[in-house]
Amino acid sequence: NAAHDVTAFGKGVFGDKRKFEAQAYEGKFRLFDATRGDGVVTYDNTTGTNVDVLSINKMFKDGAAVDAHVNAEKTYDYFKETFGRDSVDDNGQQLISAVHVGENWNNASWNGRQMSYGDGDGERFYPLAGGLDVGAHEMSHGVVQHTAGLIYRNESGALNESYADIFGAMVDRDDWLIGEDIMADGSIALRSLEDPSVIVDERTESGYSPDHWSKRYIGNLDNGGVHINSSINNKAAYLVSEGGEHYGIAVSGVGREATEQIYYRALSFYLTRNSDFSMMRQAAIQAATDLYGSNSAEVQAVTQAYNAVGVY
Ligand SMILES: CCC(=O)Oc1c(C)cccc1C(=O)O
Ligand SMILES: [Zn+2]
Repeated sequence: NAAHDVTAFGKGVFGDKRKFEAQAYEGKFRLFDATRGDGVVTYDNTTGTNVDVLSINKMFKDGAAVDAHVNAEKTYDYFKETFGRDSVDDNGQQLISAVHVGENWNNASWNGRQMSYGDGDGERFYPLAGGLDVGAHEMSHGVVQHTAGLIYRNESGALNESYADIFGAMVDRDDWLIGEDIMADGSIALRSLEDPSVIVDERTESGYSPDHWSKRYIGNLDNGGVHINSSINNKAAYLVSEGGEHYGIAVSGVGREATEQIYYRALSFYLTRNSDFSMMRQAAIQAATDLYGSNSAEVQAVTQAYNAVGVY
């Protein structure tokens, strides 16, 4: 008998009730949402099942599996509803998520084909699938891969990371923090777009995440600082949206809706594999000009935001 679609309920990592699309399949259930693109599918890496033969039933009691599945559904919906984009490749590519990857793995990743989530070690991270912004971050790496293809090293890599954080913060829309739900070590978040300088980072000279180009990390750690210097562009995006004064430069924000449209257009029309921060500034100004006109508040906000973080 064929599988048929069902709306199901389960609990997330933190015991919260989640609703999602699944399938009844041979008298059992599987986390396969056939209503979005070519499917949203989630599986338990420890059972070694391949994507097709999913571990059945218990998936609904597996908080990490439930959250990973919901994260992917919500992020699929964000790109479809906000930009008309159908999955990571704009062609409905199946969204695959694996949970319980590794042993207490303090990581999440996009490997070019799927999302993977570790359970965390309970000291640094709780199970990483518990963070909606984490799932959105990972899937956004897939969007970057299929658009500008920003090379994952140095400044283009920092932009790749920043885009994953920007869309992560737009999907998990109630704050400008990344990873705030899954930190087990008492820190407020993994990264802050609002104020990167509140996040400790021993790899930098200042000991904190950089919020200005003059404070950028230069070195070989972290693929040339892709998770470090991303904060410079993150701060610029935050300023475009929310405004503020930064190093004496005032920015009048234009809100999340205009900001996400500007950054998506810059990514999908103007940025390329080797784009650096200066090209990011130019691409965002051009995208804002296309969308809102050269004398618009949006163009002014972008210009001032990049001035404020020292990127010209
Ligand atoms: C917010 C998600 C995130 O940053 O995931 C990563 C972690 C936790 C460790 C190493 C790399 C990544 C990543 O996806 O870039
Ligand atoms: Zn990332």
